Amino acid sequence: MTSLIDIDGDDASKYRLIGDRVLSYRFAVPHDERLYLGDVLKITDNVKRLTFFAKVNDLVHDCNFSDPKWDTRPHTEHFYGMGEDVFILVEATPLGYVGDDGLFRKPRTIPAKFSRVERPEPRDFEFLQQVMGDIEVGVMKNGEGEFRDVRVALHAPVMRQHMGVFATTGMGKSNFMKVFCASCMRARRFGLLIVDPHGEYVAGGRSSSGEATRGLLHYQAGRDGLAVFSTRGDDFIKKYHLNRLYLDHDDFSAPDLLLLYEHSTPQREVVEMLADRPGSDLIEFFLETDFATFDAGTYRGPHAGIARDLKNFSLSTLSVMQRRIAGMMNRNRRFFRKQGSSIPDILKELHKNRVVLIDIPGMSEQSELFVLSIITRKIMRSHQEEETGGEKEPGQVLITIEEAQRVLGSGYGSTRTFREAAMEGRKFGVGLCVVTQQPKNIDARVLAQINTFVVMGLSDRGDREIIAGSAKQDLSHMDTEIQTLERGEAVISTIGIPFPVSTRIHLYEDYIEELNGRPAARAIDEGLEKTF
Ligand SMILES: Nc1ncnc2c1ncn2[C@@H]1O[C@H](COP(=O)(O)OP(=O)(O)OP(=O)(O)O)[C@@H](O)[C@H]1O
Repeated sequence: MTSLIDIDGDDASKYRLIGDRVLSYRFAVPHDERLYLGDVLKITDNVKRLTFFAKVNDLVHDCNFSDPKWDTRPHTEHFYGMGEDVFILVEATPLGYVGDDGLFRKPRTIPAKFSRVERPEPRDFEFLQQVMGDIEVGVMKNGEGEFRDVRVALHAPVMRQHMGVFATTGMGKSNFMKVFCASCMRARRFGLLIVDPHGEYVAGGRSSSGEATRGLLHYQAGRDGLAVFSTRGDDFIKKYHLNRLYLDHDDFSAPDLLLLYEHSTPQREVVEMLADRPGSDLIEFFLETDFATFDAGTYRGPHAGIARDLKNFSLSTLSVMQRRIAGMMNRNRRFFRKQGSSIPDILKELHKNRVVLIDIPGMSEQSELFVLSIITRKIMRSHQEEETGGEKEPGQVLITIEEAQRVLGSGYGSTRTFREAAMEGRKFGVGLCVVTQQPKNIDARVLAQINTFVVMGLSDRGDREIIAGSAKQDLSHMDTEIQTLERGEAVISTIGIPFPVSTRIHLYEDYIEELNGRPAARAIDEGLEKTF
């Protein structure tokens, strides 16, 4: 046991490393020292001239006495001095080390015995700026505090390998998403699609705790990085120079119905049979045919092909399909029309690396999924075609799926579009931003495709275990920290940043105020054609 009294005579550090493993350090600190889980400490190895960093993951009272019951015996303080022999044993996980060249490396060696352990200064983390990306989301957290100058930023090129945002309700997920959107608007490195059925993202609203919040339009300096397609009234659309959202009959495809209704086996077969028929033909056929008297053999209408496809189905099955199509049209009549779709403009905006916000306030969950499914399919098709066309690298697009367990759960055949995007999207530059409170209800094969994990407080042990098992970096030693995360705090594990970083996510309102005073990350191309 090393002396806790500072042996060098300067009292900056009373800690010395006594640990014995490459992947786990131990050291002793005075029994009344204030250290917190998640604190990052610096270990200076003067022998090898390396500076190591490690994060506290456990604190245990310990002593040098041979009597294991010394602290429960009566009058123990009388007989045992509480001096140097009683201490806290700190367990810490190494993050990596920096050598004379200033480069950060993974922990593949061990610091010399009794290396000096101390609290780092913000300047000790300058090396971290080398490994950060360009999509800023917060600052590095350190136990109870934070390093305000150490910004945590994700890498744009990694986004096509899917991102997961895992948060129990009220932990700050909406705030995180807005901060992420603002940074995407600023960096303009890929297109980001987000469908908002609550109408909160565009101009703000109320947070889950009832406070007024700001929206993406309030980030005025980044306005050129945003395109909004909305179903609101004309006044709102004109006032904020938004685009009106329209989808047309040809955007619709029969499998979209699977998302909206439970289907029996014959109904599902009808959908599969009609999967490749143009939406406008299907709608016309179903709305204009009388299924009380329909007979495929005598049908003389304009859609003989569809009639032939349906010849073996019962009239009652077809009547149900007819009612469903009519219901779908009725529900979405504010934006769903015969001809004229916003999809080409939406794709164009995404390929100009803008954040595309689909603002459909007051719409049902079915409408939200209908819109999201159509746009996702169109993005996938357009990227697949560009890829096979081979000329130029297709743009990179990230599609946000909120409450993703609805469409990426295990065991449903109804969500082919999203599943395909999750499994094959990265080949075509399409990534998913999977947002959920229930990671254990997401298909494990989808989780395995995710390379960026933003974990914001998960109280359920099963959820934490699933995340720890799917993340590419080892999160098991951070379980206690993840359990104790507070609102607005996250553990982020991503490619490019060499260890999982505990992050205090910016508060959106403060962040955009700062950004509104900061210059844009890239010059905005003056000559670009503008939709608004
Ligand atoms: N990074 C942060 N810093 C400070 N406060 C935050 C932060 N993130 C969220 N909050 C506060 O926490 C509250 C809840 O945040 P938010 O609405 O983002 O939660 P949520 O997880 O999206 O909730 P829900 O799932 O119910 O929609 C808000 O009042 C917000 O001001």
